Amino acid sequence: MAETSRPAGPAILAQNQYGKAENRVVRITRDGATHHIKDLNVSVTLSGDMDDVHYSGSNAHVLPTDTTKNTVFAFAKRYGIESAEQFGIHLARHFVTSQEAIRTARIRIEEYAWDRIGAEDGGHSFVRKGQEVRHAQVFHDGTSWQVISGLGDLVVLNSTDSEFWGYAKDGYTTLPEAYDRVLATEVNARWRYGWTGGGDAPDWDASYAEVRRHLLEAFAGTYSYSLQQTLYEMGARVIGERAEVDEIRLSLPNKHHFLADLTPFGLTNDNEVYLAADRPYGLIEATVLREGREAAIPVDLTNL
Ligand SMILES: O=c1[nH]c(=O)c2[nH]c(=O)[nH]c2[nH]1
Repeated sequence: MAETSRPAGPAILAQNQYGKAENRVVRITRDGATHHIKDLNVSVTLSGDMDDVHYSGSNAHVLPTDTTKNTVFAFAKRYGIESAEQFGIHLARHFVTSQEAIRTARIRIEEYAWDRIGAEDGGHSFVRKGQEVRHAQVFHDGTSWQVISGLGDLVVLNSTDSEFWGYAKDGYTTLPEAYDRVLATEVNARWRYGWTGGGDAPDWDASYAEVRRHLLEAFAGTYSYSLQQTLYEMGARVIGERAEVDEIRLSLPNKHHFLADLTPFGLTNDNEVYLAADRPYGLIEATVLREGREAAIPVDLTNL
């Protein structure tokens, strides 16, 4: 690290990073009359030899955040957007290798999917999918890579095959035991690849599709005695079926469906009418790890 101009006094600059957050880039690829769309929200975070800018205001090492924004748009043209992960790898490599002062780059990407509206209109009309947001985070330090992919906002519901009973009780417990309840959640998942740069990188799009499928199938196929148990089954399915994934973290809000009390109206309610409560919600979170590997996905997924 270069000699710095730290002012006198007890204060020392600690962790610092900078970049341009939430670059909304839409790339249209025109294949004759059939167009393709990639819609990303890209955040760039850089760190390195940045003491001077904080201590003295010397900007000599600072690649402007405006430049990082421009790079995102220029790379969308120059290299296209094959997958969120591949785009993140291009960007991270560029920042770390082209600027001596920049030692690490973290590229976070959210991807929004679009469906075609018919085909008779020439393939240029789209409707945004109301489904999940895809996530990718690429971290590069000049030597190795860490890629974490994920999905959020994927709402799922089982209308049976869920029970919750036998739990600890104290003087404040009022929850009735449930032997046939609705189990609903919004899947927020992040999974980390074992790939750190050597050999062939995974096929990011195929891997995403398969992890998503296993998560949904495990949710649907698990006879559940708690959302915790369902969570573990979902994570374990991915670790068991996808060799390229070393770790998966799941954050599952329990979207409670309470049986509506219809007795004031002289009506029975045999598991038919529910009040879908939006808050408060139980929040069940855990990491499922491949045996022998170290956990590296942050506990709090909200900023990932
Ligand atoms: O699946 C559940 N897990 C809990 O920990 C819990 N707590 C609760 O009130 N309902 C539920 N449901």
